[in-house]
Amino acid sequence: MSSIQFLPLSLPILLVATSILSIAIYIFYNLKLHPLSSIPGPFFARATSFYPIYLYYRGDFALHMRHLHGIHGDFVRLTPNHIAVSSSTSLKQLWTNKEFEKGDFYDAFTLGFSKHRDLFTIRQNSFHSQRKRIHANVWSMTSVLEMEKYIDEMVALFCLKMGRLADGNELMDVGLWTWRFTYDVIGELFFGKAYGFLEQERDIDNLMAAAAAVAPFEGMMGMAPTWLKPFMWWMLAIPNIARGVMNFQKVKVTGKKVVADRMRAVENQAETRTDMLGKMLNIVWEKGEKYDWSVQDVEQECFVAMVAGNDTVSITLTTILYHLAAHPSSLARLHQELDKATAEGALSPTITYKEAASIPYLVATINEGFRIHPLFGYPVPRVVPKEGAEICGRWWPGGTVLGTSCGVPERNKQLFGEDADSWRPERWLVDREIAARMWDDVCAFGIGQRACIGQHIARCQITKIIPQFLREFSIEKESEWECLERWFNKPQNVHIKVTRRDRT
Ligand code: HEM
Repeated sequence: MSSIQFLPLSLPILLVATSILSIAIYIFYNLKLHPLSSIPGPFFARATSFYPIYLYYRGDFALHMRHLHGIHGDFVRLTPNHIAVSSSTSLKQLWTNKEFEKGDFYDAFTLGFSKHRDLFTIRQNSFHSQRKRIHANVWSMTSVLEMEKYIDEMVALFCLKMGRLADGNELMDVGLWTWRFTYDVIGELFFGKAYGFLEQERDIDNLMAAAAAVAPFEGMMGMAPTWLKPFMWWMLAIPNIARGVMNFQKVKVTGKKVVADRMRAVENQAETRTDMLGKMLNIVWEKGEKYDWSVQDVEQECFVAMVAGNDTVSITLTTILYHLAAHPSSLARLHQELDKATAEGALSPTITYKEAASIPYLVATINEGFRIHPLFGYPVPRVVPKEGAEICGRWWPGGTVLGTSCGVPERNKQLFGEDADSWRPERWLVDREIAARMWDDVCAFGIGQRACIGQHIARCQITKIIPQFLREFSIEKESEWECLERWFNKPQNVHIKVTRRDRT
């Protein structure tokens, strides 16, 4: 009788007690018995797997990682099993050693168009190189320059719109306008035509809102501990995220239709565009069966380009324009070099990539833009192979997750000088070898096999639009920028004043 009364009362207490004890054992194990327990770090990071989520909410990964390395040294425990390594050598070792595969962070970004994953989310390096070989050629600079005219059209439209802002005395929302530009370029190259963001000056199909809603969900899902991920799908019930996902579904359907229309047009010999879409479809026709490369793979890579190729370029352009607007001496020097090159006939009315890439101060300015503001400061995970490995003079057991925050080596004072925290494009006007060594530490596009495959598309856009815009216009900073780093480190509400230049 007494045991029957005892049970219902004690069951909840027993459950609570067991939970508390399990959590205590888990924390004790992480702090004292875990093979990586000797690595320093904040208590919350050493004890639990939630520190990256906490940093996600803080929104300052790059800054915070610099702070943590300042306190704890080269190795910082970010979760019990994820170690941030600060040196640039580690960055190279992790990214170039084929034994180190991507961690489960990347699973959050899979799209599911094809039976194969896209390049960004494939985790096994051997399979990645097999898939990359199929279409790497179409992403080369030679191939991108065959499509330069499509980028030119968007640059011209962008400058036309800037003229409207200047004449109407309207401030330029830099993030918004560069976003419109990059989306339209992606439309031109991967979806047959510009979406019309620049032309219509509005958020077409709510794509911008959808991207803003979905990206943080993906980032947080990626950073969450592995065991928690299946429970995070509830986030899709949050109205803003749900709307974003639904909008993206519509965009997927439209994208698939564009690909189908293009195939029909080519079959009927009614299409002559040489763009990324056409180039990737050609591979399907020529050797799709041999390489297991299908129309679905093309749809998927085009969609990835839309996601990976937009915020990235827009953030970089915003960074460069903001810093030029905030540093009149840099802007004056750039104006001077552009005017001189134009007067000497080295820059055409529509500036080509090759012409722009030979203006040293422009190249220095772009490099400094990449350096001063990393795209993301989260130490993206690479997994130590099961037999273990040595990185930066230390042995790491198999399964350890290692990563280097790009925000750390980019501010290396030994390499970039005491003013590494300041904007100074002149630091790049040095001997080629030193500049190359410095560029290695910037790591804007990653290194090695898993480096950004879209980097030539990005470089081409950035290197063309900055001189074309600034040859005609001057810019002035209106207010200090703020950045919010929810996976991508996005400058917020950057407004600048645009005025026409008198070059006579
Ligand atoms: C300034 C602009 C850009 C920057 C700074 C940038 C940076 C990066 C970085 C750092 C990675 C490696 C990420 C990782 O391993 O976690 C990457 C990968 C990638 N990026 Fe970019 N990116 C830019 C523009 C673009 C553009 C324009 C496209 C496409 C049109 C693109 C497509 C990709 C793809 C497909 C990958 C995966 C490559 C692979 O694993 O083989 N990116 N990017």
